[in-house]
Amino acid sequence: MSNPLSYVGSEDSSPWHTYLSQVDRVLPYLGNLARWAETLKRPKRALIVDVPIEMDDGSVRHFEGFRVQHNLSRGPGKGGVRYHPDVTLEEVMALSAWMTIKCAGVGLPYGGAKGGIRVDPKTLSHKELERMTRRYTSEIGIIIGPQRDIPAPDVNTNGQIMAWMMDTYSMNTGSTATGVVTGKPIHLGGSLGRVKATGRGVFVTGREAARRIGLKLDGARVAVQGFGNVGSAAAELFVGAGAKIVAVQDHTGTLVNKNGFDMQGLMATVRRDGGVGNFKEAERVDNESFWDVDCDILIPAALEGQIDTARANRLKAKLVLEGANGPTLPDADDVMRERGILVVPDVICNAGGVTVSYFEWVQDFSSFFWTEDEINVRLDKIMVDALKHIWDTADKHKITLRTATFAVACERILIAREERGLYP
Ligand SMILES: NC(=O)C1=CN([C@@H]2O[C@H](COP(=O)(O)OP(=O)(O)OC[C@H]3O[C@@H](n4cnc5c(N)ncnc54)[C@H](OP(=O)(O)O)[C@@H]3O)[C@@H](O)[C@H]2O)C=CC1
Ligand SMILES: O=C(O)CCC(=O)C(=O)O
Repeated sequence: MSNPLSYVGSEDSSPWHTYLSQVDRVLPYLGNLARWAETLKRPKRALIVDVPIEMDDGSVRHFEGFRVQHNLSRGPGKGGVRYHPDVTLEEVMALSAWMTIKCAGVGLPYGGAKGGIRVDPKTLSHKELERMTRRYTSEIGIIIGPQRDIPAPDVNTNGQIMAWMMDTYSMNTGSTATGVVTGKPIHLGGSLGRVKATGRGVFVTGREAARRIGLKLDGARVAVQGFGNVGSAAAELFVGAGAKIVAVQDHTGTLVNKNGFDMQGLMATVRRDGGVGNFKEAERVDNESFWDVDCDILIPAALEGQIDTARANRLKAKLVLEGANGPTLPDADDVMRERGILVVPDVICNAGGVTVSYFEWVQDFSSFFWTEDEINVRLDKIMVDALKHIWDTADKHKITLRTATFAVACERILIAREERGLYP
């Protein structure tokens, strides 16, 4: 695969290389637009910031922060902010690029962006977390804004962090700018339904995919990796449709229960302990065994690069719903295709979050707020219509749903690029 950038490492399994390989796979389906393909292989703008804060004990610590705007051809940048000790520029570049594809794939008027801080937020006090968030927001304030680039929650960030970001940006610019971030608390211009929207989108695309392959949700066995915002919300909806959760995994352990977890009890444990590990009514197994669990549906909802070829060869699931961004390596995609496992890729499967973020942004501009029912009905329709178009494209070219999503999205992005022209 060709990588035109001098500042990118050579590790094949890195998220950026995964993304580049996904772009290479779509080029044969782009016709003349393929001459613009290089646009997709470079972020438009990448900002690295130093985030110094005073710790509670009086010492000073510096954190590395990033905000990358991958492509702005179709509108302002959009994408979450991640707090994680493994965050790197290259990872944020890949996450921002997947945002470009995702937003275009569901037809939202956005480009793609993403941000992150290399930090383990669990080691910070509440006040340190607030100071770090505010300093980071001030540092990236030169490129974000309601019409420029709109951050949102991702791994280890939430409504409180979005509230601090909104407040900091508003103080720095001198007027309340609710539209600068989405995923805010409800009384600060947040939208009903946003917290669970990504999990809901995973459920909606999963429901549609299951229907098409003749897999009944009633009684279906589901395994979920990552039991945070996305994984837990998706799990609850599948249980509501009659499915049973037979395995869950997070950093606190891997639990299996063939009869299905008691969701209320599991959720209570997660709220109390911050992880699934102490839940008693299940068998604890070693982490690697998660990939051997007998199940019909697998939902990776943690981090990138989880499904490699070895794991893809062991999976028992018929359907993989990518709640996480970038959970599957390109060679593993090929293995799953050969084995007849259907993958609903991240760039459509987890687009429910950004879709309701878009609703939030629209509601903030009009200062007119919708009911949760209106939001869920609109979300359902957008996801179902987008998946149908992608499915038709996959059938037409006999390609995977991932390459089909890239084909639909890249065509929209590159037409916009071409129509805008190159010169100011
Ligand atoms: N939030 C959103 O709206 C969206 C999120 N996504 C993607 O979904 C994924 C999850 O995000 P989100 O739910 O928001 O994040 P959260 O921080 O809420 O949850 C992440 C979950 O993943 C678990 N986890 C992290 N690393 C591992 C690992 N190596 N093995 C097993 N479990 C692990 C965490 O466990 P622990 O707490 O024990 O570390 C936690 O349960 C990410 O890929 C994110 O980019 C995609 C679209 C939108
Ligand atoms: O809600 C948003 O704007 C972005 C969510 C996100 O980061 C993602 O879809 O990966």
